[in-house]
Formats: sequence, C-alpha cells, structure tokens
Amino acid sequence: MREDRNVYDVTVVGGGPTGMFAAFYGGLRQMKVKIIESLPQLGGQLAALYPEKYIYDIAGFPKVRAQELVNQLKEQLSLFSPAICLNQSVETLEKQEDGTFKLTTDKEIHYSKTVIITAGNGAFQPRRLELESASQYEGKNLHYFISDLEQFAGKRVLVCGGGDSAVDWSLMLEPIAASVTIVHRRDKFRAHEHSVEQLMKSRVQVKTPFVPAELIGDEQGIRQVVLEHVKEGTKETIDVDAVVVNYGFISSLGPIKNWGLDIEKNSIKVNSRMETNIPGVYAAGDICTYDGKIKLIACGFGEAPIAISSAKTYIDPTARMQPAHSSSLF
Ligand SMILES: Cc1cc2nc3c(=O)[nH]c(=O)nc-3n(C[C@H](O)[C@H](O)[C@H](O)COP(=O)(O)OP(=O)(O)OC[C@H]3O[C@@H](n4cnc5c(N)ncnc54)[C@H](O)[C@@H]3O)c2cc1C
Repeated sequence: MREDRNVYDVTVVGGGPTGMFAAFYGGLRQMKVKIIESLPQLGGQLAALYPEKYIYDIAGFPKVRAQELVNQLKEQLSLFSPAICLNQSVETLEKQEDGTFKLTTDKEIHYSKTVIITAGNGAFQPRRLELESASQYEGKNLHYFISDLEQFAGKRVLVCGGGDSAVDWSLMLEPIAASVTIVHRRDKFRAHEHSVEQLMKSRVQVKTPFVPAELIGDEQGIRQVVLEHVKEGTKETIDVDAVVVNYGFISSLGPIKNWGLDIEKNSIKVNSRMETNIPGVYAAGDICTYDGKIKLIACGFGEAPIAISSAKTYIDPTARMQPAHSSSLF
C-alpha cells in the first residue's frame, strides 16, 4: 500500500461541486489541501449523472451546463493547485494519538490535520458488466471510463449502453477506431435526440435490442463478445479489440457508516459550523444534514466556506472564523 507521509491541513473526501469549492476555499485560507475522489474525474453527480443538462439555480448563472460548471470549478480550483487523488475511495478514517487523521483508501494511506466529508450520496462506482469473467479483463481492454481516445486508434470497439455517454463515446470513437459497434438492450436510445440522429447517420454499427451475453478472451483481454437478441434469444459473435461499458453509476455510503459519525437517514449530522460529532471532522453538501437542510448545489457552496473556516480555526485557534473577502486578497 502506497503512503503519502505529508500531513495536509485539510483533506476533502469527495470531489463533487461542494468538495471542489471547499478545496478552493481552503486554498483561499492558505491551507494545504488534498481532495480524494473515488471516480477518475472531478464533478460528482454533475459530471457522472447529468453532464449535458442545464442547471438554472446557480447564483449568477441564468443557465449553465453541468459539465461547464464543473469546468469552471476546476479552473477556480487550479488557482491554488491542491493535491488531487482520483480513482481512490476512502475506506477508513482513524484519529491517531497525535490528533491527526489517517485516511486509508483502496490504494494509498493519507494523513491530515482535519477532514471535510463532501461525499454526496457516497462513493460513485460504474455499474459493471455482470458477466462471468468480466472483472478479469478490467485494466486490460474492458473500460468503464475513457481517458485517452487515442488508445482506441485503429481498433474494433464495442460500446455497451443506451444513454448519452454511450452514444457520445461511440460518435467520438467513430473517426478514430477501425470500427465501432454500439449494443443496447432496448430499441430506443435514452440519449439526446440530436445525438441519436447523428449516430444513425454515422458509420457506427447499431445492435438493438441486444445484450452482451458472453466474453471470450485470453490473458491479453477480450477477443470476442457474444451478443444475444433480447426478444428472440438468437446469438451473434463479434470480434473486438476493446469493450467500453457505459451503464451509468451506483453510489453507496458504504464504509462512511463505520467511521464513528453520527448518522441520520444516510446523512452525517452537523451543527451550524458544519462540525460532526468527531472534533476535526466536518461535513458539507448533500452528505450532511441539519434542521432545514436542503440538497442543492447552492447550499453546498454555502456550507463549504463554513466547513473550511471551522477547520482553519480548529488547527489555529487564533485564526478568525470570518475570512477576509476574496476581493481584497489579490
Ligand atoms: C439528474 C439530476 C439533476 C440535478 N439538478 C440539480 C439542479 O438543477 N440544481 C441543484 O442545485 N442541484 C441539482 N441536483 C443535485 C446536485 O447534483 C447535488 O446537490 C450536488 O451534486 C451535491 O454535490 P456534492 O458535492 O455535495 O455531492 P456529489 O455531487 O454527490 O459528489 C460527491 C462525490 O464524492 C465522491 N465520494 C463519495 N464517497 C467517497 C469516498 N469514500 N471516497 C472518495 N470519494 C467519495 C463521489 O464519488 C462523488 O463524486 C441534481 C441531481 C441530479 C441527479
């Protein structure tokens, strides 16, 4: 297990909008900040569940596409270059004898003076292909995320799914890959009408209503996929070099329930300073609850500076809870 022996002032668990803004605010308050996010991307629900939708209730933005808001948050965050650890899910949180916290993820051990939990509904994981042997091809040529389109150049790619991500990735892969086949269990795609129209005009081969029924491969990866017609049960085998699965995401509070926090209906109870029952641990955004709590991005944005300022005064009791105005800092 890797270990980062640096002790951060604050570690933010969850890189959704609340966590991103909290990390930015930590920078503004001159704290050494780290974010840990279970997905290989920042943005939480916005990036994972509805990147193409417009949001109409962010102050100052009459309307903003969810992914665009994430991009703006990333730009704002980059001002202070916090440590960003993606693809790591925090599994345990322990207070050590010297008062610092030890956070253990599935990959690494981290240390921090304070912790802000901005974990939304819990760690997101991609909904996986439920086929025997699927897991053995992860890290080979079975992908749940695409970080580099070029790795598919000249390859025969099978994309599984019927939503926006599956259709968008098929269209983006089409000019690069040798061939792209999209398989969806229903006749109708759930993606935007415009994207589906483009898909039908493209070179992408559309297989509906089919599901992947079997993976045939070797040590190197999947070589063939058997597709089964959902209604007729007939089967077809196609040759593949890569399989991309876009079945959406599932989230679960999971290990957070075992961290000794006061939890009510899957949410962490906090007071008006965003303090949990564990001194030095704070919560903000969708994961936290208090009398009158509502789950909105705008509320997470309000709670984040409170949580950060509480953490700041916890580390340095002489620091002021009220931060200086950002307009007077630069
Ligand atoms: C379809 C849809 C439309 C919406 N529209 C609006 C809208 O118009 N306006 C509005 O205000 N709100 C809207 N919302 C709600 C809004 O998206 C949430 O309020 C917001 O995302 C909460 O932000 P957050 O940062 O608190 O949590 P999240 O966005 O849920 O982010 C939490 C992050 O923490 C990560 N995480 C969790 N546990 C761990 C762990 N143990 N280790 C590492 N990482 C972890 C998760 O993977 C996730 O990325 C909408 C939600 C949906 C689903």
